[in-house]
Amino acid sequence: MPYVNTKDILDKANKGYYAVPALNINNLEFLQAIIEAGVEENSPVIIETSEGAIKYAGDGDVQRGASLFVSMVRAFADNTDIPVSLHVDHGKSFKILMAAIKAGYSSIMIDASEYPFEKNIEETKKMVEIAHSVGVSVEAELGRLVGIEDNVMVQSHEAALVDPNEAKQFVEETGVDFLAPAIGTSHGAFKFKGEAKLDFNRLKKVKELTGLPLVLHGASSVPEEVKKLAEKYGADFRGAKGVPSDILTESVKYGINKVNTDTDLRMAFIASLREYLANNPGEFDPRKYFKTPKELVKNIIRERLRLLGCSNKA
Ligand SMILES: O=C(CO)COP(=O)(O)O
Ligand SMILES: O=C[C@H](O)COP(=O)(O)O
Ligand SMILES: [Zn+2]
Ligand SMILES: [Zn+2]
Repeated sequence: MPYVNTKDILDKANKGYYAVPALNINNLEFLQAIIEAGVEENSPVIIETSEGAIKYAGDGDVQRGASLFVSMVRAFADNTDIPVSLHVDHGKSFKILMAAIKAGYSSIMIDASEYPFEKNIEETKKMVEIAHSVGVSVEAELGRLVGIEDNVMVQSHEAALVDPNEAKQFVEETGVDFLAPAIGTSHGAFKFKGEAKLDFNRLKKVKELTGLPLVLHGASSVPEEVKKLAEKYGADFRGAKGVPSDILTESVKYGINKVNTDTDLRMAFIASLREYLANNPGEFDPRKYFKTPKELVKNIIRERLRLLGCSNKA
């Protein structure tokens, strides 16, 4: 199957009670790993690029960066039988979002979650109108992404999480296609100081009140074996902690359909690259030293596709 709208992938996941990972890329090797994993698992895949990735690909020229990603992803998608979509992750700049829409992205995220509720509605609604007019679907975020930390006061923590009644109003007023409710995750490798815990009661209420495909940001698991491999070859990832697999499967049960994953791929790549370089000090051909990192990234993605229930859902 070719390049599809992210909404097609996520509406199907919502009806089928499974989730699809949305995997961040910055370059060719991660894209190859995602497509290969998706083909081997016969699974749909969502590829996403942050604003930083778009700037990086275009060396500052965001229209060029966005067009380059669309061309790359389309070239791969056109040669596979699995549904593949391309999404802008955490879009905050109007210029970048417009560049992505013009370039042909399948969906965008407008992240106005740092603004007060009314302004988040206003900004999101504006982007929904523009994107929908050209068949591009839209994700938005409600609440702030902060991890549950031992030393964060309960009140300040709770204040950052999504309010389910606001979620209902937000969805009705903006016409957004997917919603990312903050339920206690955070980005990066250091998510929890104490026990990993998400607010499933809020998640269940948001699902009940909106019925939309829901998105879990900051969903990397920081697998122990990846952390150990990286540390064996010189990395310092002390204190790194992710969302355990059982919590991810539980979140899918309560309505998560898109699971954003970046950190796990980055950590797997660097762990394997460190190992390869340590064992092959004379090597300087990138096609050789990127081979095992790409394989490990692919394996991490395959595990995720199976865990989230989207294997054989292509
Ligand atoms: O949410 C993410 C991208 O939007 C990525 O989260 P991780 O840092 O947990 O991989
Ligand atoms: O949510 C953030 C993603 O992990 C991308 O991060 P980035 O801005 O470093 O590309
Ligand atoms: Zn955000
Ligand atoms: Zn995110």
